[in-house]
Amino acid sequence: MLEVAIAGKQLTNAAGERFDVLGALTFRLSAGEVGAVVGPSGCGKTTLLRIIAGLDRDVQGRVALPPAARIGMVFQEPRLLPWRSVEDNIRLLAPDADEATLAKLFVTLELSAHRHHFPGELSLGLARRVALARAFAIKPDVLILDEPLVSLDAALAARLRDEIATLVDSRPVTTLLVTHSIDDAAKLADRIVLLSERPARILAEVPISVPRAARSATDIAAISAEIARLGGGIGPPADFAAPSRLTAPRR
Ligand SMILES: Nc1ncnc2c1ncn2[C@@H]1O[C@H](COP(=O)(O)OP(=O)(O)OP(=O)(O)O)[C@@H](O)[C@H]1O
Repeated sequence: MLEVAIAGKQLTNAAGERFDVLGALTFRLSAGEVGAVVGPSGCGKTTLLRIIAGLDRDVQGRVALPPAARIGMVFQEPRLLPWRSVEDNIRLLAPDADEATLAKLFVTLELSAHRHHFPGELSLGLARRVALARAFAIKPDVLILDEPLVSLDAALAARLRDEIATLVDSRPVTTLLVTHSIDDAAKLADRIVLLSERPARILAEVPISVPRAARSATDIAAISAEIARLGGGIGPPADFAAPSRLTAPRR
């Protein structure tokens, strides 16, 4: 469904010097799979998402998506039109969405009371939800989420994480989310792609065998510890040395 085969990507800094932001990166997601790209701050995660979304084509390599795949993207900043209501922000991008679909999205994302509010009246958490509703309203084949839970307090992040899980389980959508939180990846993803420091390359690709809805706190702690171990110290202490029944590292 989504196949990424990047050989490298350079950017130019303010001094006009070219630098490598991505190294060689190859991974694929099957239809309906949720992938999480985890890596240290500044390693090139957003750059990778922009390439996958087709917003940056100056790259060596290729990204393959099904022809005419509809892509929904949620950026770190919600990017709503300030002069439009919540509902209009969504309808503008998804004019074909019927009332039942919108109403269901509003309920899942706890937005029903905010339909007629304007972006300036919303907290960051609510604005993120609107951006997510907008991306989902177009019935995307591929959903791309850049740090959907960053800068939210723990309780809000947990609620939004559950809502994202509900959404991606409600209809099949191949999803790629970027996060620097191993814990979020362990809770949401079917497959975790662990990146190195810049220039990003893949340190490990870890499919998770326990279905999202069936993961216990112990499972999540074990997955997180395994990822931390493979990442050489990113995230929580790596005290999980034995091979896991939960994960099957490919490299
Ligand atoms: N348009 C640009 N021009 C020059 N440098 C850039 C540009 N965009 C990003 N960079 C730099 O490239 C590197 C990778 O940026 P990117 O935003 O992809 O990383 P990231 O992993 O998403 O970071 P974070 O986790 O902090 O959001 C950073 O050092 C960043 O400063």
